[in-house]
Amino acid sequence: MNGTQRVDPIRLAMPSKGHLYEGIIEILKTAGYKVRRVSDRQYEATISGQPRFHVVFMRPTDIVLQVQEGRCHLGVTGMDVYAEHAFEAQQAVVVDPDLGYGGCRLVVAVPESWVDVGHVLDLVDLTSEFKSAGKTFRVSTKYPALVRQYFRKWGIYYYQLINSEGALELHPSLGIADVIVDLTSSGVTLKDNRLREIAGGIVLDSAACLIGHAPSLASLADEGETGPLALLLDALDGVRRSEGLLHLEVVGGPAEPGPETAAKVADYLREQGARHLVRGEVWDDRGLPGWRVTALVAAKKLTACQRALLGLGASRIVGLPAQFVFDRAAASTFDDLKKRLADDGGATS
Ligand SMILES: Nc1ncnc2c1ncn2[C@@H]1O[C@H](COP(=O)(O)OP(=O)(O)OP(=O)(O)O)[C@@H](O)[C@H]1O
Ligand SMILES: O=P(O)(O)OC[C@H]1O[C@H](OP(=O)(O)OP(=O)(O)O)[C@H](O)[C@@H]1O
Repeated sequence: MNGTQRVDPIRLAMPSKGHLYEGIIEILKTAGYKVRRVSDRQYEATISGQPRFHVVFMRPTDIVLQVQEGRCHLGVTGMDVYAEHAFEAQQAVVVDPDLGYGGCRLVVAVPESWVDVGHVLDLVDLTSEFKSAGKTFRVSTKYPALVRQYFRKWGIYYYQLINSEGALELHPSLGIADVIVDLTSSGVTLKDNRLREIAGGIVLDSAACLIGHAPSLASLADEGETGPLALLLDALDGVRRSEGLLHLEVVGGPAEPGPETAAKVADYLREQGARHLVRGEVWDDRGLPGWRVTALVAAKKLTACQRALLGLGASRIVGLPAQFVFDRAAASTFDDLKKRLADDGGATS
């Protein structure tokens, strides 16, 4: 495929279940892209009002491989999975490295009983000791490429990888491995299996990410700012920027000196971290003058602020959840992608 062929349908691959499933369905819905899936056994879906998009559900690893092959043009997967396969998937490029959910980290975990191993540098000595004693230091993981790269970085050379697909946390106690390199988020699974992370032991910080097939992205980018790729990425940017924010309206009546009170309210809101503050004069339905301040403010702050605002002279405070925030000064995922594609002829990541 070259950059001039129209991509139609646009195949968007998503995880069919697990940690990465619900988040993207929710984000797309908020962005105005409601995925219509008949059942959780149905591996294809449509998006309401978006006939060009065709959704397919797959395992996170397959998503990277199918985007690499160009059978899928866009894909949602974990950065951990993408990074593990990136060397064999050069046509699959990162469009958005962090969709704002699916956060976890790939870490080295050792048995709690290893009191002398607190830092990854301790493994340099330990692996050498194993070698001198004629023993093999075994590391269980689902991420062999990332682990090799990480151990090389720390100068750890004497170990054997045990590639495994699940329940790695059992491996040290069963004697299958000495340590594991696995995902964690809350840390509960490690703790419940008497394992612990070590300092310097983060191999990768991961989140759900959006990837795309570079030649298809180039073609979609050629459709411009009103094309389906730009509209999707702009909507995702707008949703992300609105997350946790309220559009706040604070109004006060004529009893208070308008401009001064509005200025005090705006100063107070700024101190509370509010952004995009705007203030002005308004008239109520009887034609009486008053003032109004609008702002974007963290939803979790409003309740704690409202008494102070009333104390400053506000007569009414309304907070509406923001669904989209677009801001001229903010970076645009579509513009950045277009630039990267132009800079390196599509071989971007
Ligand atoms: N504890 C976690 N918290 C948050 N995200 C996680 C967690 N564990 C895994 N993930 C993310 O979810 C992705 C998929 O993991 P999940 O366990 O949902 O599927 P899986 O069972 O590993 O997939 P597969 O079907 O390929 O075996 C991981 O690659 C990672 O990006
Ligand atoms: O730090 P925690 O919050 O306890 O999460 C860590 C666990 O989450 C993942 O497993 P998952 O639940 O996806 O099961 P899996 O073994 O089927 O991948 C990961 O492989 C860990 O086992």
